[in-house]
Amino acid sequence: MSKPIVAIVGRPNVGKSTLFNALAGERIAIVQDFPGVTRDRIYADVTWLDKQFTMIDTGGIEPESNDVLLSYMRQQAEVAIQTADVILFLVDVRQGLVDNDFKVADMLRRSTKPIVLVVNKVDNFDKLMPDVYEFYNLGIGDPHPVSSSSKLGLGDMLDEVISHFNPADLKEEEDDRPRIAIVGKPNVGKSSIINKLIGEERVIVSEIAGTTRDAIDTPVKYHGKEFIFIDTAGLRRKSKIKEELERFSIVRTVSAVERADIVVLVIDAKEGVTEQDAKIAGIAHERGKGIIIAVNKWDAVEKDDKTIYKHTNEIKDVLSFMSYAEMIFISALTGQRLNKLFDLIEKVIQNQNLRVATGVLNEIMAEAVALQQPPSDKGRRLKLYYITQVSIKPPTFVIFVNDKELMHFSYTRYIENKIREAFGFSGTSLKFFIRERKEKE
Ligand SMILES: Nc1nc2c(ncn2[C@@H]2O[C@H](COP(=O)(O)OP(=O)(O)OP(=O)(O)O)[C@@H](O)[C@H]2O)c(=O)[nH]1
Ligand SMILES: Nc1nc2c(ncn2[C@@H]2O[C@H](COP(=O)(O)OP(=O)(O)OP(=O)(O)O)[C@@H](O)[C@H]2O)c(=O)[nH]1
Repeated sequence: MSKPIVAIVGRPNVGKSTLFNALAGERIAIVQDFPGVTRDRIYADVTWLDKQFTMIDTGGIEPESNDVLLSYMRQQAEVAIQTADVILFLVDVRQGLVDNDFKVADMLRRSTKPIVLVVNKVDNFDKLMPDVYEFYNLGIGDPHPVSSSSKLGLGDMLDEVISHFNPADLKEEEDDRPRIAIVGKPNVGKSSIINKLIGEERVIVSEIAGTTRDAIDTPVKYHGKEFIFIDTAGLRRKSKIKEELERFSIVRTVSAVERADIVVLVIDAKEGVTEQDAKIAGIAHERGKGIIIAVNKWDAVEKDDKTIYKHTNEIKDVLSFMSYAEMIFISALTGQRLNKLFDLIEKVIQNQNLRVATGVLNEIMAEAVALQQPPSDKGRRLKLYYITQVSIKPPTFVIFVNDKELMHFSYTRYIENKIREAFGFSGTSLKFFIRERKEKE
């Protein structure tokens, strides 16, 4: 299911991080050893009333000069316009209206995205409201006063934000064509892959601008079936600052991954797998999307009979938190194995939608328990009563036990492995929820 995306835009020091943290709350890590995109606080899940959305903080650095600042602000706004459903433009009542605010407002106004103007640091509504009215001059609607540090006004602001979620956007979900996001570091060959897919099949329909977003989605037909490819390429040329570039590309990745069923993570065979690849992979993993690792530029690697194993092992090592991922070695240049990519996509889609009958699951669990005794602590042994699959995309299971504390991560892993031994589920993560049930008399 694709959730709406709300992007925060604003000058340095207006309080973006503070607002972000106030809304995001504390996040509990459910998966061990995986790389920390969330620790950077670039994105977070927010629930308000019955609505859920993904919030993205587009800003992060503090440019030294005003010139650099303005170009940074422009890029921030551009990325927000491209990726968000609603843009939250944050300004600072203490600094008042500044020239750059007008410039950013001009840019935002030209997009069709709804904009919520939020005036931060209004720590005292009675005293500071006259200063808030000044922001009407931006010409982008009513300013909403908040104090992020004292958590004032956030409810009214959130009401305004969710009022812009458009029911028509749900149309994207009715569209049953599989959506595939091609993600990866700059220069790994994302555009080349999409171009080759289009050229090879010669049935390009046309590049259609997404109706709900300005991102470009490309339909590609293979064996009579249509797939939608979501591109995240093309940021490199515009940014000079490394951390800025990385932040923006993560923002775009989050938005593409959110909208996708399957994520193809492209890795450059010449470079090998890197920390940044692991970060990007972590986003797809956390979102429970189907995952295919495509090692591109395979033509440019000198090979002997061990090369492919060496690469495979290296990748499995760095991306150990997603050992379930499918892997394929391709060349966008020669087209090698690109057809196979479609077969893999089909396979992963099937696995994401696979449902296992409760009876079968309980047989597997009983057998697993018989083979390896569950852990115990202080004389009390873990008992597993019952397992059932509650949903798909990703396949999600609930296990009922006598005592949650006793169900160690490693034993859940063990059960997961047994389920995978029986059903594969390659390319998709599996989620497990552990519930306690009173011990039977
Ligand atoms: N008085 C007051 N101060 C605030 C409020 N929100 C944030 N601040 C302060 O403003 C300063 C900047 O806040 P940040 O959240 O780091 O600002 P930012 O926009 O994320 O800044 P960058 O990371 O540089 O983009 C900090 O000293 C905060 O404590 C508020 O509601 N009231
Ligand atoms: N040898 C070889 N070169 C490739 C292959 N695929 C892409 N390249 C080259 O790698 C470079 C980057 O390719 P792009 O498709 O622009 O990469 P990208 O990931 O879209 O890059 P960004 O737009 O920066 O995100 C280009 O010079 C391509 O010609 C491949 O399979 N083999």
